[in-house]
Amino acid sequence: MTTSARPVLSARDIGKSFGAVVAAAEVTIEVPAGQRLSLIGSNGAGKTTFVNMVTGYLRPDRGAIELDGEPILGLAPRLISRKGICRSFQIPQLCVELTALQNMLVACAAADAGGLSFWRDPGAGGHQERALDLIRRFGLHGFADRLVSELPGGVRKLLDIAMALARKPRLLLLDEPTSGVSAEEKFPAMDRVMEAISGEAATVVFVEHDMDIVRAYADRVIAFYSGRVIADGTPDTVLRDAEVRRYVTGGTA
Ligand SMILES: Nc1ncnc2c1ncn2[C@@H]1O[C@H](COP(=O)(O)OP(=O)(O)OP(=O)(O)O)[C@@H](O)[C@H]1O
Repeated sequence: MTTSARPVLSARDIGKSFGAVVAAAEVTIEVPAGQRLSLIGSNGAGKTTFVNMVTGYLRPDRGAIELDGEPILGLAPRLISRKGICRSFQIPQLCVELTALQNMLVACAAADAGGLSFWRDPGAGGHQERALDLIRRFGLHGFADRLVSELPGGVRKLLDIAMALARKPRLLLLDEPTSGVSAEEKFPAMDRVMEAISGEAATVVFVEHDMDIVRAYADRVIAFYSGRVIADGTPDTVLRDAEVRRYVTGGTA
C-alpha cells in the first residue's frame, strides 16, 4: 500500500465543517501513481466533500493538498483541472442540447485552449480525432450523433467520464460512476472505464456504493465514517473490518 515514489496526490490533515457538521476531520490520503483507489462510506460520510476539496470545488478549512508535490489548495477548479486532476460528477455535467460527439469535441477543445477561443471552432486542431477516439474507446460510437437529452442515464455517465479524460489527466476522480446505471450494465461500463483509463496511464479514485464493483475494480479501499477515515487497505482487508461492516456495509459485503 505504501510506495517510496512521490505520490500523485497528497492530501494532509484536511478538514472541512459546515456549521456543526464535520464533513472532513483531519483526513490524510496519499495516492501513488497507477493506483485504483475506491472511497466507500454511507450517505453523508464525507466522500464527495473529499473529492470536492481535491478538485477545488470546496476550500478546506485547514490542511494541505499537493499534486505531484505541487501545492494546489486554493486554486480554482479550472486551474486544478489544467494541472492534471479531472473529475466526473454524480449527476453528469453535460450540455443536453448538443450531441454526444459535440459535447466531446467541446471537452477536447477546452482541454487544449488557454481561454474560450475554442468556441469558434471546436472541431479544429486535431480535436475531432481525439474526440472520436474517446467516443470509440468508451463504446459510444452508436450514440455519437444523438442529442444528450435523448440518451439513457448509463450512456450519459460514460460520456461524462470520457469527457473527463479529454485532458489526459494525471489523476481522475469519479464520483459514483455506476449510480443510475442498471445492474446488468454496471460491470461492462466499469470494464470500459478501467480499460480507457489504463490506456491513458491515469491514476483513479472512485466513490462507490456497490461493494461488488469495489471488489472487482479497486486495488485499495478507504472507508469514511462521519468525516473520518476508519479503514484503509486492500479490498479484502477493509471489507472484512469490523467498523466497516458496522458503519458502511451493514455486514453485507
Ligand atoms: N455544501 C454543503 N453545505 C452544508 N452541508 C454539507 C454541504 N456539503 C456536504 N455537506 C454535509 O457534509 C456531510 C458530508 O457530505 P458528503 O456529500 O461529503 O457525503 P458523501 O459521503 O459523499 O454522501 P453520499 O454518499 O450521500 O453522496 C453531510 O452531512 C452533508 O450533509
